[in-house]
Amino acid sequence: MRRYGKNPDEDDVRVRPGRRGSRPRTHTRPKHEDAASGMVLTVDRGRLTCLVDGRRVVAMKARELGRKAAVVGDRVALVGDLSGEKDTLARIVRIEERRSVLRRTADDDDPYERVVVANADQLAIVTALADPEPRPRMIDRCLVAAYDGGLSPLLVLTKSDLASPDRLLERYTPLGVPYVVTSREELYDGEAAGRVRELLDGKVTAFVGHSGVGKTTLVNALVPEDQRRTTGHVNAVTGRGRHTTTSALALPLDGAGGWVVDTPGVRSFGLAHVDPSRVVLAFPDLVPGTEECPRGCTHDEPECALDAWVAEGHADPERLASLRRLLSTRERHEGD
Ligand SMILES: Nc1nc2c(ncn2[C@@H]2O[C@H](COP(=O)(O)OP(=O)(O)OP(=O)(O)O)[C@@H](O)[C@H]2O)c(=O)[nH]1
Ligand SMILES: [Zn+2]
Repeated sequence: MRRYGKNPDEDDVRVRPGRRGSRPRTHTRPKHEDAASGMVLTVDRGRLTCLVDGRRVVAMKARELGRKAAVVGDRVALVGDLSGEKDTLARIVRIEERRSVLRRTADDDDPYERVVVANADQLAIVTALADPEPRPRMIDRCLVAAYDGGLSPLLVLTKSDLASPDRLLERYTPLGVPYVVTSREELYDGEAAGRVRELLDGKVTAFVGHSGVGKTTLVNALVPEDQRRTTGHVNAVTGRGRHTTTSALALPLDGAGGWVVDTPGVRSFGLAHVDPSRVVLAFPDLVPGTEECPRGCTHDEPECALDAWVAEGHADPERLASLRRLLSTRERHEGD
């Protein structure tokens, strides 16, 4: 399995129950064989709400985990009070290896890439067909972040009552990205919600989208009534949301197994550290053509072997063009 941590050795604070006496037991590295497993649902000022055996348990990270942060979607091991009762606090003693990571650059003046969601299977890229206008470069950047982090992308095109999806779909057909077209009315009457749910069933899906694309309307149609967020929470005076929480929030899918992870405030992805070889993996038809590439090929340089290979007829030139377009979005432009 691929690991996604920056420093894989440090990721794993687990102490295996090895041979007796083979490892000294210290109070900083207890064994925690009896720890329960849970999934992080949300994080708020150092308090992590975790799902443990169907209960919501509030926990703090144990000091022994050091600087490593647990994020929404992380599978964790917990000890202490796991009753989930008011004012109780459990301790997270281990963060399990991640299957996928959705990273973003926190702010323009923050050079560090942060993991927003761990272990999501899919990234739902929510785009309005109009109001606001779709931004294909932004979609492309989301696709790269998904491919790089090990998530399968999914396009959710909202507001179909305002414009046709045809032009946008033309651009994404060569990529083979699954998509679903929705409108508020169809979400309200349950028809579109059913279609979306089919694509989410049994999976953990992170949702990203610009303000105003209808992400809240969509998410609310998918989760149980008591879990809904209110729409239109932007303060008319300051233009800022009342709740400036930036933590992602995992919500159970209504009527299906699976999770929706809402990511408020995540509008862009830092792609500076994207590994082109991971992005190419999303194009299995092109992978054999990279065999003759120079080491460390970015696949959008003159020495790249893909041009000659595709020219020989081994793959569809449109696919190579799509790969190149995605890779070029690593350069940040104004408005991204
Ligand atoms: N015409 C039309 N309007 C929609 C549709 N879906 C949502 N809207 C409207 O678009 C506006 C934004 O919808 P929200 O669901 O709040 O969008 P959001 O992406 O969560 O935006 P923020 O709350 O700003 O983050 C609201 O006025 C919705 O009623 C749709 O399918 N068609
Ligand atoms: Zn190459």
